[in-house]
Amino acid sequence: MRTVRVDTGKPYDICIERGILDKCGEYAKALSKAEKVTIISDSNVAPLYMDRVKNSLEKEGFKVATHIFKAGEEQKHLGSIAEMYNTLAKFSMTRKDIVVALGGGVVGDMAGFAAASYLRGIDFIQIPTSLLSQVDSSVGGKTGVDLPQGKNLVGAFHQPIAVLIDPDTLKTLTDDYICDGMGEVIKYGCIKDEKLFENLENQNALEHIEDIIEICVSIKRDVVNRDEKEAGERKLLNFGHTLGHAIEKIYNFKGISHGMAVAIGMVLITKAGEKHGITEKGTADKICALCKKYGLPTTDKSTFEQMAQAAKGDKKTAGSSIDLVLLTKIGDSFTKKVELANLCDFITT
Ligand SMILES: NC(=O)c1ccc[n+]([C@@H]2O[C@H](COP(=O)([O-])OP(=O)(O)OC[C@H]3O[C@@H](n4cnc5c(N)ncnc54)[C@H](O)[C@@H]3O)[C@@H](O)[C@H]2O)c1
Ligand SMILES: O=C(O)C(=O)C[C@@H](O)[C@H](O)[C@H](O)COP(=O)(O)O
Ligand SMILES: [Zn+2]
Repeated sequence: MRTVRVDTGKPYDICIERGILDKCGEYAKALSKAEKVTIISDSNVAPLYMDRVKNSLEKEGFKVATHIFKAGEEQKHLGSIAEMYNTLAKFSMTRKDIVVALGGGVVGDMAGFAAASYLRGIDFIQIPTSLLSQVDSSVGGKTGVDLPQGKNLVGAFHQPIAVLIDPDTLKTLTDDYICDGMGEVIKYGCIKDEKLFENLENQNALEHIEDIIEICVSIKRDVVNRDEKEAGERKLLNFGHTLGHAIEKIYNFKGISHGMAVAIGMVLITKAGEKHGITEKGTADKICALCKKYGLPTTDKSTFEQMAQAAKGDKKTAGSSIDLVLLTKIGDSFTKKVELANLCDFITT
């Protein structure tokens, strides 16, 4: 078993172990005085893993309810949260009870937000089952939903009490979503870890996925420990996301997945960085080649005008400027303020 400790205001462990799904009851018992647990999952993950998680919790004496919603980013909205509140209230969940998020990033972000807001905040455990959620979204406490106006525009910082990662669940994930998760893995190499980037180039990451998961969550842990609420350094985790989220919005959150959009966003913003003499020449080509190696797209038909317009509502906008995340070279990232009026020119290559 590998353990990564997160030292936020409320510290917790990220535990990585094959088969940990069947021990989640023991973890919950050790961490909480809850009597009731509501497991929130989606329509793809629940048939695969709900029974194992429920049995493990019941074995430890918890009363368990389940809430299953239709899988997909299109469901990541406030209407789905209202349905979760309904389940939590009907089951008379109290402040000492807990939510378990069993699924990918959509489940984790929404179940986390329901837990952050129900009764003004109850505890929750993340059991991430997609690659993207195991390397990124289950850690750090960002929870929330999309609005038609933009990605993740409503939410709360609410740290889980534990993150239980079972890499065996990746055996049932489709190849497309394995590729998708690699978008965030490549991001970690780009912003903080040149060695990780080179390993991804020279080896097949999927052959040593537990190492990759541990490296990514450790990088994220270090950043979140220093800047839990994204006052500064945490913005670097948004590399590729300003344009990626803009593209997701242009598509109305359908037909393009998060990791794919981030891959395109990383390539485009790095090309812009090179155009402005900020980023070492050849960096965008390296990112492009790596994204292609892991089956990710690197271009989109959206115009720079459309992307700039959609990006203006990003949470990194303050007043008349936006903080863009750029690279000087692979492994070295920083933020740069750009006037919204100049955003389209800045990103156009
Ligand atoms: N909170 C954060 O810090 C953070 C970080 C990165 C991304 N995100 C968010 O995460 C979401 C993307 O996460 P995602 O890619 O996991 O999406 P997702 O939750 O939609 O999962 C992708 C697909 O895989 C299925 N699935 C998940 N695990 C499976 C398994 N083990 N076997 C079979 N199918 C499985 C899901 O049902 C879904 O169809 C986006 O909404 C993004 O904004 C949040
Ligand atoms: O945890 C963070 O901080 C991140 O930025 C991780 C991102 O991969 C993730 O997609 C996050 O949800 C984006 O944050 P947002 O604040 O731009 O919604
Ligand atoms: Zn992301």
